[in-house]
Amino acid sequence: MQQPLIIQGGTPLRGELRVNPAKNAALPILVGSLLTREPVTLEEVPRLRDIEVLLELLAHLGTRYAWEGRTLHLHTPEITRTQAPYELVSKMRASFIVLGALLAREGEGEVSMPGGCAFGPRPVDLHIKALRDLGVEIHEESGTFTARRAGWPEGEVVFDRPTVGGTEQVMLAAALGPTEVTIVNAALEPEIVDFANFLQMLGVQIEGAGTAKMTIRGADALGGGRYRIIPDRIEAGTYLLAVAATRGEVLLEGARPEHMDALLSKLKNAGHTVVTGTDWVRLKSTANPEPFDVDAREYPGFPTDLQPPVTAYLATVPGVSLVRDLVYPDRFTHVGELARLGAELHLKERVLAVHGRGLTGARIKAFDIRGGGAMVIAALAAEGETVIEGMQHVGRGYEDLEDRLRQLGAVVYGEPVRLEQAAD
Ligand SMILES: CC(=O)N[C@H]1[C@@H](OP(=O)(O)OP(=O)(O)OC[C@H]2O[C@@H](n3ccc(=O)[nH]c3=O)[C@H](O)[C@@H]2O)O[C@H](CO)[C@@H](O)[C@@H]1O
Ligand SMILES: C=C(OP(=O)(O)O)C(=O)O
Repeated sequence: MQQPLIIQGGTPLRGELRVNPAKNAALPILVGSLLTREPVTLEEVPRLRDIEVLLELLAHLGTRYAWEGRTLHLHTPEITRTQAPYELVSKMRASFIVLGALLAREGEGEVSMPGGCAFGPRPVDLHIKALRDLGVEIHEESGTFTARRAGWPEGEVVFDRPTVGGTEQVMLAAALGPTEVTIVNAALEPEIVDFANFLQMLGVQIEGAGTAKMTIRGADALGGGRYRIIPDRIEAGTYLLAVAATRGEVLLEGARPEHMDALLSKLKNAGHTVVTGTDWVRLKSTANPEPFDVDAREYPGFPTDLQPPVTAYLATVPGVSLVRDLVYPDRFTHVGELARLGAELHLKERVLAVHGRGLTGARIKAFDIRGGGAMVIAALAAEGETVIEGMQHVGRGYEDLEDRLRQLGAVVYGEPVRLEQAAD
């Protein structure tokens, strides 16, 4: 059991912080390293539980890896197994995309239904339909998908809705071979563009990454190389919201403000001072921010992964704010817990009305990564002591959370989140 985190709230956060590399870009890039026999080196990889779990799965499939500080060396000269077992895949949703890489490199793969944050239904039907549209044969039995391709994936995939994981799955499946695959209604997230840049470094030809229509031309064999992952816009956004919730001030270094337009414009409109440079963001909070409404959507809309954190922030802002999540309409596991801190929240027909006010400390629980981010933000803003349980979820996505909060002047007690303790 992970030790709870204890936060003595009510202190404005102030200081400087360097943004970590993006978990959700690192995960597909790690899987992408399966496509090549050549060594791949990734710089500045976040030391997170999700990364460790994925490395365990890659090692099971034949990857040899070594850490050198935060640099990660990966090498898969041979794929030694094409089955991704339930024990490893069930811990994290992103692991499901190893199927695309196994299909590309070995022509077959067997992968269990994935796990991940449990905030409502998260089917994989779009992944399966897309691979079938490209000519892959897939059978499902007892929660396991067995896939095989006769020729190389070829043709067009039209997604009913943009899906980050589905787009990555197809990019992986299409990366090898003499054929061409076009994705229509592809996901536009910066993590997809970063993944495409990584695949291009290996030798895959990709056009249109970051637009709704992407074409992937496979290569006969891919090379290796050294790659640096983009900064984590979700981590950066969580810290900005924590600072704004405590009415503090921060300089985020190593950020990419152009990936954060939706959040930054909300914060500016609320009355906070936001100044940006090419690789930094400075936030100076106003003492009396205005409430605002949020509709979480696909990129470049407001990110669903910042919906729980922004809800926690809005709970500290007097007035009424309406929050909807159009990507995951049931992503509201944090609502009951925020109420324990005195927040007034009404959820009706998937619209959350947040009546902001001063919060007070209580015992609360994190149920998933970003719900945990929300708990931390609310606790930092609340007067008195808050005890947060379920910190193992938070360790999946926020590296060195306690130290980073302390760096900003937060009063935080409890053991650091230890990798080996964190689990779903
Ligand atoms: C590891 C990672 O990068 N996780 C992110 C990724 O998750 P993930 O890749 O799982 O999310 P998707 O973009 O696929 O999901 C978007 C929507 O499509 C639906 N859908 C998706 C696939 C499918 O086969 N069928 C289907 O119905 C989902 O239920 C959801 O409503 O993008 C989400 C949306 O930005 C983020 O919240 C997650 O943090
Ligand atoms: C939901 C997330 O991750 P996953 O898709 O792996 O559950 C997340 O990073 O917020």
